[in-house]
Amino acid sequence: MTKPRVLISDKMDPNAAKIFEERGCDVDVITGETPEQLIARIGDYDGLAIRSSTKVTKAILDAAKNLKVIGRAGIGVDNVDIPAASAQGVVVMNTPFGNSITTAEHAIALMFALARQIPEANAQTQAGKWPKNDFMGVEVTGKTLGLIGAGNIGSIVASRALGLRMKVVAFDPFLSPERAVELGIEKVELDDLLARADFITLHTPLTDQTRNILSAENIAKCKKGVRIINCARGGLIDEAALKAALDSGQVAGAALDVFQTEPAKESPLFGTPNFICTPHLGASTNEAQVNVALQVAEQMADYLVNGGVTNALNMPSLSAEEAPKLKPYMALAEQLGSLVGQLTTGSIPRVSIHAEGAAAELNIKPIVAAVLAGFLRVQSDTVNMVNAPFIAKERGIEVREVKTEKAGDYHTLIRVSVKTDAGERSVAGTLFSNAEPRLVELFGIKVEAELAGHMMYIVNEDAPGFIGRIGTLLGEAGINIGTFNLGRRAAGGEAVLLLSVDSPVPANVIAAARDVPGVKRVMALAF
Ligand SMILES: NC(=O)C1=CN([C@@H]2O[C@H](COP(=O)(O)OP(=O)(O)OC[C@H]3O[C@@H](n4cnc5c(N)ncnc54)[C@H](O)[C@@H]3O)[C@@H](O)[C@H]2O)C=CC1
Ligand SMILES: O=C(O)C(=O)COP(=O)(O)O
Repeated sequence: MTKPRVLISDKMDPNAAKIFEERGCDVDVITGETPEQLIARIGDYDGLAIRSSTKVTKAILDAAKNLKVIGRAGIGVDNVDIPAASAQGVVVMNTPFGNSITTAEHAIALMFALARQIPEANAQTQAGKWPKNDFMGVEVTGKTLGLIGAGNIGSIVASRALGLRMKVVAFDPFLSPERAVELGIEKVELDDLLARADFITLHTPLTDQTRNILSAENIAKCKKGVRIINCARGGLIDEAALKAALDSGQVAGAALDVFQTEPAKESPLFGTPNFICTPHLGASTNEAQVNVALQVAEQMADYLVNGGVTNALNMPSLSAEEAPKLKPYMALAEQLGSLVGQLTTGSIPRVSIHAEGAAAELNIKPIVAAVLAGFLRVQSDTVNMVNAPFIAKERGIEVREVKTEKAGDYHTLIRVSVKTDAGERSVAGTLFSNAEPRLVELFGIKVEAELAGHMMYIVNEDAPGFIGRIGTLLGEAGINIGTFNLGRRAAGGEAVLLLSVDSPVPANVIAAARDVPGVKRVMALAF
């Protein structure tokens, strides 16, 4: 097997490259390239490891013909076009916890830097001014800290602020009241936070809802003399409004680690009194960089080498331990999805996936993704497990999952049912020896067939001599039959015949089979 190739395109701790190599990947570290250079190079790689400097645009993804996974050594993925990656079947993963303590500490450091004007005092002291009477600070003890966003980083900031004897109020629509109690903070509405906070610190992702959350209007609603810290994303604050509020004294100080446009080599805020900034250093400690580098490399190598999925933003998780166990199930699920996809026509408003017996104990999400991939690939060969759930959603297909732990006729079973204009149609399969996928039921008829390669599907009236006629027809066309699988509802009733053949069945042979007396339906299938 050729080794997966990984490109590290941003500055990353050397542990990342080491782990990739140890896990059987070839790795190149090429940082600081232009988008055009990356477009020219990316086609060679299966994995791309990044931080925030590489912007993974649709143009880069379009050129990334072999790419399977993008790994973000850090948290924010706003520099990756995730819809474009998903559409192309590329897994996007991040390391959601590796740098959170470090970033929370940076927010606290900036809060103190603002409270005591440390950067300016330092600069003037070193300039020989000894400005002892020019820097009157404020204590943080007893002050109110307003958290906008109380997720991983926000809650660490809260715990540190509580240790500093601050009162913490938080605006986060997704924060449960129980979690707020657990954190020892007060959950409030945004206007309440703006009116009460002495310090405001932002810890949300940049989304359509959070963009400009500190707008001119909201800054005006703040307590006069508020101090603002942003270690999350630049677009959360209206920078022009912040400049005006610093000039007017509405805001007593602001500390930004992140800017609307990065790298921020110029800004109207630069040089404003009581404004301090750092160049997106939130995650820049030895500890955090080792954490995220090790984690991203391990996660990406797991996916490229074993199929394990951890911390993906566009695919269900699948641990490296689960992956080998689930592998035959995913093959079965994909075959069953493909079979119903090939046998049904018209719009399908619903696909249901039922796991029964041993299958019900497994992580069903990857199985569902595999069914959908098989089902939708009939229409487009660019569908895979990553993009299939998104495509199903786009097409308005409702996806249902059901688990029944009690085993039926088989110790383990996956059933795929689709709602069609003609009613519900279902196929089911099991694993022989826990490893070999077998179809065991087709539209209510019991069969036992391996779904592989080229096949022919025939529905006919059960009658003597029929099988001989089909055999002769294929023989005369020079098509060799591999396996022959029969099933019927009742003697003399409707029967199905699934044949595996060594070569594709041409259209004229399909047409001739349709003319055989008793035949109701004939189709060529491929797996
Ligand atoms: N400066 C730096 O170097 C770093 C910056 N970051 C950034 O910090 C941010 C937060 O990271 P985490 O805490 O790990 O994320 P998280 O996902 O754990 O927490 C984000 C919180 O924001 C909340 N939220 C979402 N929409 C909201 C809204 N409209 N209003 C208020 N709250 C909302 C969520 O409910 C969640 O609790 C991210 O943008 C990340 O990119 C992260 C690491 C380093
Ligand atoms: O993890 C994040 O979201 C960060 O913003 C850290 O960015 P960086 O890896 O330092 O470019």
